[in-house]
Amino acid sequence: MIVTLTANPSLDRTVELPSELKRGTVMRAERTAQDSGGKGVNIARALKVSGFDTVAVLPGDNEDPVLMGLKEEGVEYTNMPTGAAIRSNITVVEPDGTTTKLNAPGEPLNGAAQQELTRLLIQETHDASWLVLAGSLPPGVQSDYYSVVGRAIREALGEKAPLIAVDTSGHALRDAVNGQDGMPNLIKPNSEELAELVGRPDEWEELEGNIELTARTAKELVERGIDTVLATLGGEGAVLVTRDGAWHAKHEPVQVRSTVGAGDCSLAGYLIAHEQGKSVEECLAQAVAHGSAAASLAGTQVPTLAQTAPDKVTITPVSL
Ligand SMILES: O=P(O)(O)OC[C@@]1(O)O[C@H](CO)[C@@H](O)[C@@H]1O
Repeated sequence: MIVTLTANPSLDRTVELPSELKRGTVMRAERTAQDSGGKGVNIARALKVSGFDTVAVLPGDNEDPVLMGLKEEGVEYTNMPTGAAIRSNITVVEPDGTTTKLNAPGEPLNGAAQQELTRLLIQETHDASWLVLAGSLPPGVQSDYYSVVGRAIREALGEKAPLIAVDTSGHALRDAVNGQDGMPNLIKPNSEELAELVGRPDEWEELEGNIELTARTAKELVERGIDTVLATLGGEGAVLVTRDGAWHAKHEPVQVRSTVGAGDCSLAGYLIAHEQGKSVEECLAQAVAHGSAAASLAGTQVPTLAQTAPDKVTITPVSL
């Protein structure tokens, strides 16, 4: 069973425009969609739609549209009522596929609320194989929150503690891997996040599309104690680095409709294959297959396992 924490969930509103976005004008949308979102929420949705046991832990009131959406999709969740509406994040999609995302900061969570979320997580992760800590942190939450949560879970559950995956960015990611409270087992950075994590933020453009350099950079993090680094590279696929080696995976080209949530689905794909006891190469192939399938769907839709094509993914070992 896989538990996800989304400290800052969102109602994802997608607006598809009939023509190029013209700033400063009123435009009429061709289509709109609304999905329950936030990175951990998307991962739980992707797991559930493929029949894997999951619980999404998140702040939000019972009647909030995000929770109603999860209920409709049959996704099990444990929510911490807040008395405030979950934020709305807007995605504007232009006909050529250009996607502009406007993310709100989210409702603040005070210290008591943060402690309550941690308590709920400890309660939910007793039988979990993985805990995924995902997305941005809302206002009022210290950037080391994921690190604090990870330590609390490991202290409370000891040997029964789940493996911990972290999928976030900026200071929250930096502090999750600073080592003081123990490392996550897996992280899923993009090129920019990877460059920031190794303290060379200006290198990110060099990393884009440079598979060997990406693998060598990810290896630095493995040497710091992270078991698995799954570096996602958009259309170029992903690089996976562990103590045992490094691999690159690339999917045959797909017609992209919305990349929102594609990274979350990549992580869900990896976890699905891991739950199935698959090899590291197969986990990577499923990650990339899931990410590509998600990108071919509109809005923040998640693919089923049957909609993914790991046989269309080419895996190549990378020598370090
Ligand atoms: O503001 P955050 O927490 O960094 O990201 C939130 C978000 O952009 O991430 C998901 C896609 O990965 C969306 O469902 C959601 O709107």
